Amino acid sequence: MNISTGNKIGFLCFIVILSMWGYVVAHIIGIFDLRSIKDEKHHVYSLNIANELRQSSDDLTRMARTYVVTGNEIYKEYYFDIIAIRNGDSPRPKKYPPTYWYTSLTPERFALDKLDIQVPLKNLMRDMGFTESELLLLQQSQARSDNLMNIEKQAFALMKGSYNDGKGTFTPKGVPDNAFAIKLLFSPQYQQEKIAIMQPIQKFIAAVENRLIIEADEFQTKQKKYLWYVILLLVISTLMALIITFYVRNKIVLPIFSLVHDAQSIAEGDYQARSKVSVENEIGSLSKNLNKMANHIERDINKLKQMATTDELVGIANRRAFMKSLQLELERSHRYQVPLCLLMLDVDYFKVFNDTYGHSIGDDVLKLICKVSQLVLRENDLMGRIGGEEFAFILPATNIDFALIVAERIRAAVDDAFLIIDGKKIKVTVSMGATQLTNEDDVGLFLKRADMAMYKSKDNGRNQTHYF
Ligand SMILES: Nc1nc2c(ncn2[C@@H]2O[C@H](COP(=O)(O)OP(=O)(O)OP(=O)(O)O)[C@@H](O)[C@H]2O)c(=O)[nH]1
Repeated sequence: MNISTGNKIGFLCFIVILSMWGYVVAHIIGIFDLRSIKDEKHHVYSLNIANELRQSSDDLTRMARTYVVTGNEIYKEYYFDIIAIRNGDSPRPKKYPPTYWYTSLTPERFALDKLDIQVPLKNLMRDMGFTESELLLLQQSQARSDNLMNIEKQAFALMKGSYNDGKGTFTPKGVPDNAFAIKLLFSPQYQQEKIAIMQPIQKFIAAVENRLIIEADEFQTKQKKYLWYVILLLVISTLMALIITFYVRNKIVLPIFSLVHDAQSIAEGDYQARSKVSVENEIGSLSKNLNKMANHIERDINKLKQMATTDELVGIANRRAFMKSLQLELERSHRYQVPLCLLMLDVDYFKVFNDTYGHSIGDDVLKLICKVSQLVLRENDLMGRIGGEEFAFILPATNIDFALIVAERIRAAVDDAFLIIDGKKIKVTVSMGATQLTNEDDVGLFLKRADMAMYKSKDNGRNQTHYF
């Protein structure tokens, strides 16, 4: 996989991770919401259960009083049903809200709604997480409720003509006394006992409500705190991801792309191309080394180019380079119709010289000829070594008259120059030939005429200049 693809995949991963984070946050918020809905339900249910205790006490009074007033046995049944349900001796109706006994007074409905569970109300309360102190209040109410039930049972006994025998059992001893039963259940003492039951229940409900409010507040505070943690974490991780992305892009990906481009330019032969990547890491040192390598290549190529065009011994244009330049100048001269002259130089009796002084001194003489000749030339003139001891000169924009002057100057300069060997002056002379380009010339003809002019000088006794 290349870096470009990796970069795209990395960006995609970043988006996916960010989306996952978003999902997690949304999920956490959802959990909190669910939790708060659950807590809300729990709170409502707890209050319902607490209210049930108060309501059941009220319902008992209502059933007991209705019974003694109407004499209808059903109300006595309901009375004991309420006690049985509250104590867990009888299954709870499916829907048992505090107002149950107001709305479900038909036996059929009651039977249908029954659930197959028998749980005492106080157990339900314990399960709902009521505290010990709250449950103590209920116990207190329960104990007082029992007292009230004794009065109610006494009233029920009066309805049947039974009286408490003092041992807790009621035995029929006389005629039913409905009036006294009613009086008993509406007496100030009954009222007092009733109030005594309600007081701890009121306290209990207030305590539960208070506790639930505190719990809800605490939960909300905790919820906010965790939400902030999650948001903070999300922001930090997003920032980190952005910083990492920025770093990877600027310090790794873009420099690599630039390096690939620069290396490609060098590979395609642009040896002057250089990398401008300057990051402080391995890619930076790769860039430096690429530039070093390009420097070496450029230097070696230039050296090779120079070697290919320069004569090794005397350091001027070699035959190939000279011929190339001559062709170009010839074409230019033909195109623009400007004069062009060619000079030919050949060392006189050089074989004898070599034989006399040795090849190495012969080489020095060739160098000396180059040196003194070049002093005579103009900037646009070109001197090349076209044979062992044979040199040629291109004189652009020059007619034959001036070319002869230049040739003569070269000849004279060589004639004046000398080497000192073993304290003795030694020198050579040269024969010069000159010619001007004609419209019919090609390189071959042009060279041949210059050669012929030079041989004319040789034939005439050497160390002189002729033209053709
Ligand atoms: N030292 C040295 N001698 C060279 C070099 N190239 C050619 N020569 C010598 O130049 C000499 C040329 O000799 P010839 O062609 O016979 O001509 P010449 O002796 O100069 O006689 P003319 O040209 O007739 O005056 C030969 O002895 C070559 O060895 C070189 O690079 N260095």
